[in-house]
Amino acid sequence: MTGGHPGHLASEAGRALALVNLRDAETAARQRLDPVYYDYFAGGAQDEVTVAANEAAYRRRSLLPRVLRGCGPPRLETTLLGQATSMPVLMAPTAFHRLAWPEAEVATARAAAAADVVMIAAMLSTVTVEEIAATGAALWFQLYIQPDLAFTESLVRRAEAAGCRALVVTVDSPALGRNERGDRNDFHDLPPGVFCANMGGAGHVRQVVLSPEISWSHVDWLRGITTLPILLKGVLHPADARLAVEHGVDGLVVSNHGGRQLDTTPASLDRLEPVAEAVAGRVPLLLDGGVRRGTDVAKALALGAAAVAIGRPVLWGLAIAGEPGVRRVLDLLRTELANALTLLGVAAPGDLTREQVVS
Ligand SMILES: Cc1cc2nc3c(=O)[nH]c(=O)nc-3n(C[C@H](O)[C@H](O)[C@H](O)COP(=O)(O)O)c2cc1C
Ligand SMILES: CCCCC(=O)C(=O)O
Repeated sequence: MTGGHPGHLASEAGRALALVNLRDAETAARQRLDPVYYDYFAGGAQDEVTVAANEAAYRRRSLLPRVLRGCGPPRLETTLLGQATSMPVLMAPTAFHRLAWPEAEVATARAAAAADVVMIAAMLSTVTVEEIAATGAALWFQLYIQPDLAFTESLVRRAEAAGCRALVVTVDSPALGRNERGDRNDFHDLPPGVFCANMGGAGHVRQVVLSPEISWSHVDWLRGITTLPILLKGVLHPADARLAVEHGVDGLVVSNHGGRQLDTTPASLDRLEPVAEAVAGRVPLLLDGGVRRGTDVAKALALGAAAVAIGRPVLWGLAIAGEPGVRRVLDLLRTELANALTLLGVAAPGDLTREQVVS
């Protein structure tokens, strides 16, 4: 071998290439980030039981390969709610990317565009949805329904006008989860110059309201004002999944918010099958929480997810090297997923079957 290990390169590209897997990305990001922001990104609610459970659920399950099927290289392309994507992996919405990298969500979106994956742009982004959309990335827009419905509608109109192709309504947040790392670090406000860009206007930045008053009537209201597909993010109970379908929702994200809302909720992977049974194929299911490996993606797909989303790994890539860092995270997961499918003996994500996951 000649030349240095890419990790010896100081450049962003070198730092990105030095990552071997998504777990490395967290280690490297931790070394670069302000510890207070690292804690904000990494942390979860209270004892972080659910944060740990999300990853543990993947470790608990085993994959059962089929042999001699002559499948050839797997094809990862997927269509979700009419949206073509290069693989069944989306970027979960995460707030405040400027805490990780100066170009913030614009860098993340450029990586999404380069990798041809959907970015679910957070309502609490630190650049506007219009600036994110200007990158050309395929976007869905994450919404916390605000009690001020006129303001909520104005956000929906902006997301529509910017070209977002779906609304992802976060429903697991009638209040903010209790993040004790933030309490210890006294991290309760964004630093100067970082703000929720979509909440600005008329000379002031609005505070987001996570309201316990939000109900199914708000979903009905939203259904009535937009023709965009609506997904509910944060559904864990089969009865809520059934209600969602009855209320005209187009998809669900089975999620416990990466363990950041109600602590001791089950691992999201463990709720996939009950929710899939309730929904009975009527709407597609996405899953997020703890996806760190191609084998994790394969397990989620085999258990009924149409696709998964990743939250923290994108932030780690961003913190390490901006756009190339996020691209690297996506490339690594794509390579791992292709390798996993090949070893499982399937030609495409949709060919995975339930019995290929055993406990
Ligand atoms: C730093 C951070 C900020 C987040 N911000 C939001 C948000 O604004 N809206 C939302 O619906 N979910 C938010 N989430 C939750 C993610 O969308 C997703 O559910 C979770 O990160 C998935 O778990 P993972 O990080 O283990 O992949 C956030 C997660 C993190 C880690
Ligand atoms: C009001 C901040 C909400 C952002 C968020 O959803 C998270 O940090 O998990």
